[in-house]
Amino acid sequence: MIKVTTVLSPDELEAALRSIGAERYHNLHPFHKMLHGGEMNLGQVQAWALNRYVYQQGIPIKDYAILSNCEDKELRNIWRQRIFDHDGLGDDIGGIERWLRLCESLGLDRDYVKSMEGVHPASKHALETYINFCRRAPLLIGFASCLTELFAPKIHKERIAGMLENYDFVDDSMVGYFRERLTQAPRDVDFALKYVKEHAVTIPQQQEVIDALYMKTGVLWAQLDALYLAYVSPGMIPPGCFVPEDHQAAAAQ
Ligand SMILES: O=C(O)c1cc(C(=O)O)c2c(n1)C(=O)C(=O)c1cc(C(=O)O)[nH]c1-2
Repeated sequence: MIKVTTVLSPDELEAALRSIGAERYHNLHPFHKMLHGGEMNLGQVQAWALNRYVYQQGIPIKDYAILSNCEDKELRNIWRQRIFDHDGLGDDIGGIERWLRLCESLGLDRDYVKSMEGVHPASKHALETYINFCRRAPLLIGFASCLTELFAPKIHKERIAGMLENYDFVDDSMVGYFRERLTQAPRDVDFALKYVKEHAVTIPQQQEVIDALYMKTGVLWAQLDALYLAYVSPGMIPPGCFVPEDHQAAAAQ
């Protein structure tokens, strides 16, 4: 793990953050490699979409938590766009609705998805870790925790191409969520990275920024570990969680 021993220049700090992504971002997880490579069946893709809904619906809550630590009106006005991107505003239905439509297109019942009844406990715990971290962290560190988004456009491109090419049950309308993120994430991350590079100027601040990114890559990785154990191998689905066989009939209709 990176230990900051002398103050890093802004570009050195960025390089350190990027190196964490290169080593730990969840595009490297075997679950994603299978998902994008066409190695999953419908039930496994459903399990992923259902569980990932937990993260989606919690992102605005996390951003409100960050804003509750923000005393600067100008910064709040910039950051709140992220909330609108997910919750929707005016004509834009928002990312959460786009995700629900993806789940429905995969044959899942909207109300079942929204209830989050069938999700793996690890999905909920991972999200809670992220939200609670942002609730308590100083603003700079809360901002830094979103910086996994530096690496997200690459995974979204891989996912759009991989899922369209490899699954006959996925069509263009279903990858709308990821297409939107291709422009939203770089805009978000440009702002957050610039802010972090300007404001993390001491050794402790830089270390906390780096540790926030370690925390976040762990949050993302842990969710996929749980899904892998439940839905790939050895098939250890926790009691009460989504069982693909129970949902195939709806998908076939
Ligand atoms: O599909 C993905 O792999 C992925 C990863 C991440 C991420 O790196 O946290 C986000 C998203 N997608 C995403 O769609 C999204 O809106 C988002 C917001 C945030 C955040 O931390 O504020 N991360 C992510």
